[in-house]
Amino acid sequence: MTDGTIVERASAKVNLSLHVTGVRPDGYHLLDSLVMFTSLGDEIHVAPAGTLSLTIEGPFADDLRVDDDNLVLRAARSFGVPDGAAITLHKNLPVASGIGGGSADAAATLRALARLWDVPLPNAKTILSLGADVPVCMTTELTKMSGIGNELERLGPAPMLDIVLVNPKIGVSTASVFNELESKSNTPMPADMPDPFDTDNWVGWIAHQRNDLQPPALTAAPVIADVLAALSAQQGCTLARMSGSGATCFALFEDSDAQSDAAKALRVSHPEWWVAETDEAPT
Ligand SMILES: C[C@](O)(CO)[C@H](O)COP(=O)(O)OP(=O)(O)OC[C@H]1O[C@@H](n2ccc(N)nc2=O)[C@H](O)[C@@H]1O
Ligand SMILES: Nc1ncnc2c1ncn2[C@@H]1O[C@H](COP(=O)(O)OP(=O)(O)OP(=O)(O)O)[C@@H](O)[C@H]1O
Repeated sequence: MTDGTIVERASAKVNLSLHVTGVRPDGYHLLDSLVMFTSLGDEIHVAPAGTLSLTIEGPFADDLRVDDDNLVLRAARSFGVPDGAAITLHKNLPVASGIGGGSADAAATLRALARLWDVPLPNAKTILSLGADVPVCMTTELTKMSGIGNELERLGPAPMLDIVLVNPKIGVSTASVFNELESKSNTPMPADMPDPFDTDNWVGWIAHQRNDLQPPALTAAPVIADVLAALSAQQGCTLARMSGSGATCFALFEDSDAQSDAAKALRVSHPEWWVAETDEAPT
């Protein structure tokens, strides 16, 4: 932009699988997760200014306050250099919904301010301190994520996928869902993954994986079962699963016609839900 404004996309994160394989003495859980990003997301705009400020706009702006805990301001302060910027967050993603909106906002803020201020990104430890999902959100590549979210194997661009996201407009607390998980030590994903560009095989492989947080999230918010049933019942749905700690669920479709028919049908049958059609984010 000519006025010096820098724009960074904060793509929604989808945990295609999420295996919880252990728990650390500090209570953080060890994960084995295949993560992708969608072209749908929030947007961060940063413009030169004398002081740091944040304005929130967009469909979910009313669900967030501009306070010191906002992940965008925490990310800005994490550079440690007192500098100014007028930041605008366009909040298109539901809040506390398992698709990493806050984490993606923090990551996009870091990228945008590093460009605006012409400074390096904060170090890996600082990025992780903003949230376990912030490191993975630093790029939009398909990623195998392990550790507590800090060990990342970047796998390149995600294959082309026709996705529908549904959130029943219920926020779920990540900490409580982890706390309610019965078994903390579950099997990891198999080491060998088929070629992601062999889509049929790949989707079949993902269908054999799990989201271990789905059962405790279903207990906390039983409506998630209705979302999964409604998605699975759509023609051409090849996989329906919850993302992250919920409550957003994703479904993959055979083609874009099936995807758009499903989204239309769900908007009619459940006008109270948030329903979004999307695909893989560009890298
Ligand atoms: C469930 C996932 O969305 C999967 O991608 C993430 O692991 C959650 O990442 P996040 O929302 O950035 O999580 P944080 O804000 O760091 O942590 C929120 C709470 O979730 C729990 N938490 C989070 C990550 C992790 N590996 N183990 C945990 O037990 C902790 O109780 C923590 O207090
Ligand atoms: N910019 C922000 N956007 C969204 N949530 C924020 C933001 N700043 C702070 N938060 C707080 O962070 C918490 C988690 O929000 P977020 O939308 O990232 O959840 P999530 O999608 O469940 O994340 P994850 O999938 O990483 O667990 C909420 O309680 C919210 O109030």
